[in-house]
Amino acid sequence: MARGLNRRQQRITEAFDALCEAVAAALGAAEGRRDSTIRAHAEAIVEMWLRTDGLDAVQADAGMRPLLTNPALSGPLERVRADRREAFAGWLEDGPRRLADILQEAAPGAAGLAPEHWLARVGAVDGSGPVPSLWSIGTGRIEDAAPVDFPVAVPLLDESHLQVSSGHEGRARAEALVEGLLLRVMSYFRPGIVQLHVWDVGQFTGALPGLYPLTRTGLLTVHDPAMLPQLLDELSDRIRRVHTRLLVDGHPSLRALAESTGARNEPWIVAVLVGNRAPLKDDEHRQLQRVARGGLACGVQLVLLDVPMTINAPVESVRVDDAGTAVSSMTGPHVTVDLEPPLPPAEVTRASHAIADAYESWRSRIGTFADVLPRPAQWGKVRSVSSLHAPVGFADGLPVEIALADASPHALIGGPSGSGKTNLLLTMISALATRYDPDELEFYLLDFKEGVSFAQFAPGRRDRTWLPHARLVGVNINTDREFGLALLQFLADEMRRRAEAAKAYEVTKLEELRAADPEGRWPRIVAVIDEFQYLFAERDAVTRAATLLLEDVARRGRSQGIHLVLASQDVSGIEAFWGRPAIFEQFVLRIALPRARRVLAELNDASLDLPRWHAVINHESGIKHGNEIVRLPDASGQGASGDEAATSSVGAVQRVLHERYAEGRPQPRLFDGSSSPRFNDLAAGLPRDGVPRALVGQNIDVAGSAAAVGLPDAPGRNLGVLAAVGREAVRVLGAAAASLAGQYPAGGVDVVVAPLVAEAAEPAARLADRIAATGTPVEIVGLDGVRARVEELAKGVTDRLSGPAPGRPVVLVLYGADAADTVLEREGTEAMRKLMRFGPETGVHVLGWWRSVQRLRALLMMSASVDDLGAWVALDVQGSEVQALVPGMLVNWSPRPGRGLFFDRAQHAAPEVVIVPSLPEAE
Ligand SMILES: Nc1ncnc2c1ncn2[C@@H]1O[C@H](COP(=O)(O)OP(=O)(O)OP(=O)(O)O)[C@@H](O)[C@H]1O
Repeated sequence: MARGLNRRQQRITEAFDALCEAVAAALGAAEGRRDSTIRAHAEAIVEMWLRTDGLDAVQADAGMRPLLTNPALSGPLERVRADRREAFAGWLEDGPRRLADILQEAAPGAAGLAPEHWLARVGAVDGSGPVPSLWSIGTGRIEDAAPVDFPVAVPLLDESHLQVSSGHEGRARAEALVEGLLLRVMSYFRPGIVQLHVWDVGQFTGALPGLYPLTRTGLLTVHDPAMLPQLLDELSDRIRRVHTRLLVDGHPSLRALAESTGARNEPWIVAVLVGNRAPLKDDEHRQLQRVARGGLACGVQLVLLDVPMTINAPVESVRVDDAGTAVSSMTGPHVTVDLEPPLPPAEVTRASHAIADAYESWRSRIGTFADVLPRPAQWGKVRSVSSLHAPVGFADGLPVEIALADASPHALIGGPSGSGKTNLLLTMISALATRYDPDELEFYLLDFKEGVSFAQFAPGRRDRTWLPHARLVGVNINTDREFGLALLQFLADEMRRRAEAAKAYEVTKLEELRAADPEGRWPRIVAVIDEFQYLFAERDAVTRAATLLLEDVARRGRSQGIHLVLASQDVSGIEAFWGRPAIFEQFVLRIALPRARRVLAELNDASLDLPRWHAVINHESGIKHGNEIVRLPDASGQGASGDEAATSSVGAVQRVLHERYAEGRPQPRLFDGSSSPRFNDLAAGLPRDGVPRALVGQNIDVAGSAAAVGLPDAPGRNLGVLAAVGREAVRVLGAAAASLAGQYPAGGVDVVVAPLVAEAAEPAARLADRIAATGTPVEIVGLDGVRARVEELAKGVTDRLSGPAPGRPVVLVLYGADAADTVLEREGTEAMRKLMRFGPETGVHVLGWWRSVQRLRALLMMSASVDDLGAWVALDVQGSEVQALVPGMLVNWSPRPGRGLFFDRAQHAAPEVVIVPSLPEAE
């Protein structure tokens, strides 16, 4: 039994053993298959990664990199590499060559060449370019591809910001990359065209020590680690200033502006921010983002090194790995960039010194008058649609512009006598006139002081040329404040005319009017008034009227393209005097010459320590942060010679402009307060409308029109000249009689000339000769015959009054009429009164000079009245005396040489100042 059991047991055991073996065999086989499946799966996954992420990405990823050296994965790796080789092979054939060609063109000179070609040589390219669009950083290669490399470059300046990041080991290479790039930029352009700012979070001394020599001249500013907000403020200010001052014509960027004007005067600012891979504080981050967004259009370029942030503006990135190679956004992940070897530190320092030295000598070179003018090909090329701008001085060797635009429509210039104010005005006029043609810009130039600085812009005896942009030149205005008033009135009228024209096109501004009426001529107007404080010198009607007009023009001129430039030795006191600070507020552009007071804002005393021939230009109503300190060139052209002399002075510029534009354009009107207007010119300007007129002088207006009294056959049409002394009285009376007689046909009027005082004998005789020469009979009557002649004329008037119509015209010219009092007696005086009262309506007019208002007043009573003298001109008599002739009207008049107060009931609401003409016989 037991034996039988054992055998069975043994069989069972054997059977199980066999089973176990079979199971073991089966399991062994399964395990083998699983291993190979896992291997295949792993290979497939890796191949998928390699194909999805790319070999380079895997290579760059520290976690993945071991895969590439795992022999078990050589299969997929080899397959991917083979495919990649094949894919790149086509590109490698001509891709690198094409890149090299592009770079050669886009990165000229120091932007692209190897350092030995430019290091320590100073660049000469100015802001007008050519501006490289790419800057070399190294060579690229494609891993495992054929050993072909190609140049790699990044865009900078106007194009794109640059963000460089590095690992711990790669930081030194990253800094060397930034240093090399900056040195390329600094070596390409003329020193001063690019300015650097460096801020390093970690060190006081900042990164990029090789560039330190540049700090000596301000080309490089190193910012304290704690002062990032200040740097960002500075950059933001700059962006704002570019927008409000330069990009006012609708140009989107400085680059676009430079393309249209052919010049770029604003330097590029490159701000290098060196971080420690930690994010910036929130507010700094936000402000930096704003700078990044607005910067490129305004020439502000950011280079960020290990400052992590997203930038909402064009930006290229370079990531430097620990091995010192890099990947750039320009070339993508498949290209490994071998960065240029760091420049030898000693060479960098030497180059920086060379640049700083060159900059120093450039800066100390005096910006000449010729340097504020555009290049010859650019003369007259700029349009004034929405603004005017032109440089007037230099800061650090670069021209600094003033802008008359929406944001800064008017300018206030201050500087004590001798500080160069006139010189600055002449420079400004020349710089503007050479940029804009006379259809784009017109000048109205007034000089209140005794100088004749603007006289050169009108044709003179020696120089017949004139400035084609000038419509009016007023010099020696001194006491003729009315002329300033007349200019303001003219501007106000022109402003209204423009507003009406705009309204007809359903627009409101000059800029829109020009677009709506492209054929129309709508130049911007610049009215310059030098020593304008004289206009407000007294508390009188002129000041009151001028204040109102100035306020109107200052406020509304902006939209009608009318700009005021007011200059003064001393503006202090004016503001208080006006009691209207709002007027000053419109004068956003302030220019203060050395020691100028109150031109800038109250706490801004920058003008006090200005050196000679410098100015503070401020487009921010004079507040401190708007200060720009410039050096002013000398507009007199002294010391210039050769080619330069052609454009080295205002006079030389005017001759070129005259030759170019004068033909077919009217000359500017010259108002010279120190000279008398010519009788013949004035008489020729009298209207010919059948009404006989007696010329008494020239109105103080922009047109320089003739002042005359109409003498139709109507009551009261007599003229009185009131003057104690005869010198000017005979000129007014002579002009009146000669012009009046000249308007009748020869022999068509009887003229009776009565010189009743000795000093009048000669002028009366000359007047008689002059009139007689035109064929008109003239009778001369002396003191002895005057009574009889007056009575005879009075009798004639009585006869005419009963007749059907006025008779033959008669003009009685009395020199020293009051002298007749002694001889007229009662009858004669009555006859005289009759002549005055009833003569005019019958064609008999009296033109008389009375030496005393009292005597005249005594004549105009009883059977005559003051109304019988319809018009008078008062010369050397006080307003209070004349008052008697116009009861109820306040006459404000202090006599001044060569001027008269003219009142004609028929045309004036109040008396007006006229200029006494020269003697007709003197011409
Ligand atoms: N930027 C300059 N460089 C060299 N010389 C200058 C400069 N500006 C002015 N001058 C000279 O200084 C003198 C005075 O200049 P300017 O007549 O312009 O001064 P001003 O302030 O208008 O004086 P004033 O009101 O007394 O006429 C002139 O001889 C002028 O040539």
